[in-house]
Formats: sequence, structure tokens, C-alpha cells
Amino acid sequence: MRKLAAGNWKMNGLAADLAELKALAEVPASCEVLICPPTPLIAQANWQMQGKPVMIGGQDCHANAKGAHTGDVSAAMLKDAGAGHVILGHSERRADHGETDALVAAKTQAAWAAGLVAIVCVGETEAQRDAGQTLDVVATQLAGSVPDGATAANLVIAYEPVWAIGTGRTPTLAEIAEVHAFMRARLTERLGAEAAGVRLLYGGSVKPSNAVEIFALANVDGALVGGASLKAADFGAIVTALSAA
Ligand SMILES: O=C[C@H](O)COP(=O)(O)O
Repeated sequence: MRKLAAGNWKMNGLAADLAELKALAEVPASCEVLICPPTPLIAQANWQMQGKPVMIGGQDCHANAKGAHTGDVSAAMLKDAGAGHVILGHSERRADHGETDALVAAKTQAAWAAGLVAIVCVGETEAQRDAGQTLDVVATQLAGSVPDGATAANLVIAYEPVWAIGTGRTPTLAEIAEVHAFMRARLTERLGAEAAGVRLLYGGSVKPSNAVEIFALANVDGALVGGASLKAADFGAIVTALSAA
């Protein structure tokens, strides 16, 4: 499988910041590189990256194809603007917008119907990890957020411990490896051999300084990067680490 370095700009970036994309396009990469900017920048980013080895994606979509949903964006609109992927069920959306596993599953179906690859996020809070519930939480989120019809081509899973996002803290390498092996096993129970090709990304305070050791782990097929994706120098170093893994 081709590994994936995905950058999530979250609610950061204006048109002037797309210069970082141009710098990123100069980084030699043997993996796939994806940037998910804020929705208003998707079309411009896609236009700037035409013919360049950087894919563009969205950060969310509505579960419905169209209709009276003021302020929302459909999967088809993302596709129309040039996105090929969409992040769904990020913990910030689960927390800020009350997104449930069922809603994330519905959004995933909407993404697939529009021809987008869904990057479905799962991960435990710090309290859940302290209570020894990490694998149960991940299992529940995986089962509930991924609808039937998943394939290696239309699904990517991102394991993002909530307490590691933007904090500079990460699980131990053994803890990351344990969760990723668990996710692979759960997906295999459901999808059979197809699960071997589903990319499993780690996310949460990935930086150039820790990327090499994280990417060396079994069942880590890339990263979903927040803060460090905002600067081409940092994200480029992460892409380089993944390309060498
Ligand atoms: O989607 C990205 C994650 O939330 C990770 O964010 P971070 O790299 O800033 O910790």
C-alpha cells in the first residue's frame, strides 16, 4: 500500500498561506501527500496544485446530499471544488458539534456516494485511557462510524488520542502499536483480506522529531498532522520521514 501523510489545517489559513503548499510540492515523496485546508481554500488550493503531487481534501461534510442546511457543505461540493478526501468524525467535531458515531457513519456514506475517500477519526480521551477503556472506545467508534461498504480504496482510519492533539504529548510507541494492531484486527474481522490495505494513520502531536520512530511501527501507514502541517518545512520533514519508512 502507499503510505499517506495528511495535513489538517483545521480553522487556520488564508489564501496567502497557500504559498506553503507550493513549497511542499517541492518535497520529494514516495508516499501520498494530502492537505485539508479550510473549505473556502479548497478550490484555490486544488487549482494551485494541478499537476503537483499534493492532493487536496476537506475537513467535514454534511450527511445529506443537498438541501436546507445553512452553512453546511455537501460531499459533492467538496468533490466539485477539487477535493478527493474528507476527514470525518474528528474529535473536535465530535466535541464541538456533538457528532455521534451514527452521524459519522452517515457522513461517510455521503462521502462515498460523492466519490470521496473518507478519513474516519477515532480515539480516546485522557479519562478513558486512564480508566483502561482505550480499546473499548476505539472498537465502539470503529464499529459505529464505519458503515458497510468499506474498502481499502474508500476508507482511511486515523487513530487520534484526544489528549495527544495539540498538546505535545503522545502515547508511548508500544501504546500506538497496540491500538493500531487492534484496529487492523477489528477491520479484518469485518472486511476480511481487504482490511490489510486500509491505511491506518496515527495523529496527535506528530512532529519532525518523533515521526521517524512512529512511522517505523507496524500497522502505522502514515499520519494525520495538525499543527505541524501548517509550515511546509515541518510537514515536508514529516513527509520525508514517511517516504523513508
Ligand atoms: O487532525 C489532526 C490532529 O488533530 C492532530 O493535531 P496536532 O498534530 O496539532 O496534534
